[in-house]
Amino acid sequence: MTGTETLKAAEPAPNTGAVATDENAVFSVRNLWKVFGPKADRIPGSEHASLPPAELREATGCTAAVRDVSFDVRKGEVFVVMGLSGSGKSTLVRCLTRLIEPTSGTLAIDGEDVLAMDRSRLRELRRHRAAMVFQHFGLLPHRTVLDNVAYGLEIQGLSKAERRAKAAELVAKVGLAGLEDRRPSQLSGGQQQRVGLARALAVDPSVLLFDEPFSALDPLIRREMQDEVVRLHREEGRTMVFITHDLSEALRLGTRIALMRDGGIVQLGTPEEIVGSPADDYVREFVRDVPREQVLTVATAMRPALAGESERGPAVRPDATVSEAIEAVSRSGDPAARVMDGGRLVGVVDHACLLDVVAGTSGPGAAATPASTASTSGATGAPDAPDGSREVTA
Ligand SMILES: Nc1ncnc2c1ncn2[C@@H]1O[C@H](COP(=O)(O)OP(=O)(O)OP(=O)(O)O)[C@@H](O)[C@H]1O
Repeated sequence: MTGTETLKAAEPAPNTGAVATDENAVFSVRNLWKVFGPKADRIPGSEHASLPPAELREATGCTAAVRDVSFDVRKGEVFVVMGLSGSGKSTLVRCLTRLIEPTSGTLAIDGEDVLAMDRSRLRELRRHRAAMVFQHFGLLPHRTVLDNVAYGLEIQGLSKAERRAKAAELVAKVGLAGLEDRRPSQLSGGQQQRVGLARALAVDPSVLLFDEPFSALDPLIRREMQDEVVRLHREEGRTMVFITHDLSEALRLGTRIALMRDGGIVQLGTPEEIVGSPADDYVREFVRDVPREQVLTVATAMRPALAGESERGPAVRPDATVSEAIEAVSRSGDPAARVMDGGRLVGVVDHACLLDVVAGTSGPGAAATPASTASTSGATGAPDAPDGSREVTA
């Protein structure tokens, strides 16, 4: 890399206080850095900024846990931050509410500059606007389930009766009705996590932040909790930021996924973009074992319909997965499925189209068209995700 490129990539945006944001963004993050170590604030923009982690540590004694990261979390999406251990996920998400103080860059929530907030505004941000659900549930051991959930409401000035009524509603919402009077020690790990979730929901935050909340749970319970998050998201459309190092969890939950490596975002895109169009060899290797047919949709696999093909075959929606279309074609015995968008025929998926996806011989993964990467689309580049329901309509 030339010196000019180094500087260009590393130069932090000046923090002017006025933060330019997309109006659909809950969080807007631009050129964010978090450097740990001596004289950390000298690293962004310096000649050391683009050094690989080991060399940076050697030269300066510093670790760039978050490295020039830019993105928006859009209203109503589940924004997953994924990466291996040490890639910077927790640091990045803690920077969003300044539980960790960023070294440089800009950061806004609903257009308000987070870096300019004073202590009381920050407290308000963490309590009401961006509630965090942790891996270690942080429940109060001597309080009942109901009181743990009501706890977040105490500071809101509601009467005791109002708090208990609202808490009971939330306990039921996360599937714990009947367990209101238990103490945390009398609950399983999954149940405790549900209490943590209900408590975070109690303050009706504009965004829920999850820090690897399910990694301590056994696989079955973990799956159940993921379903719970999907259900809550579908019912409430609440914005969520979700940290995980588990790719299958990221693919199940994410509207979009930011894949981190060494503090930077190597790709930001929908699950389909990440799996179908990996931005580089690192991402390709990361998603190598993902069953493509479970992630790619028929919209990317279809071809134009030929004469006569509009009459026969099961109908599938453009956002049905290839795997759902395979099942529909296989059940019907027809040679192809019709891809119908609101009653209109938009294409056809035949055996060859479907097998090509499974084999990885066509579709976006086979074409050399990298999806949006952090440098080009951190903020706005990736197209909107499908609507998420992915149902086969016939
Ligand atoms: N307080 C700290 N002081 C120095 N270095 C730190 C500190 N906190 C984190 N780091 C370093 O920053 C990098 C990113 O750490 P971070 O915890 O954000 O990663 P992560 O992706 O969340 O990892 P994990 O999945 O293991 O929790 C790591 O190299 C870590 O050692």
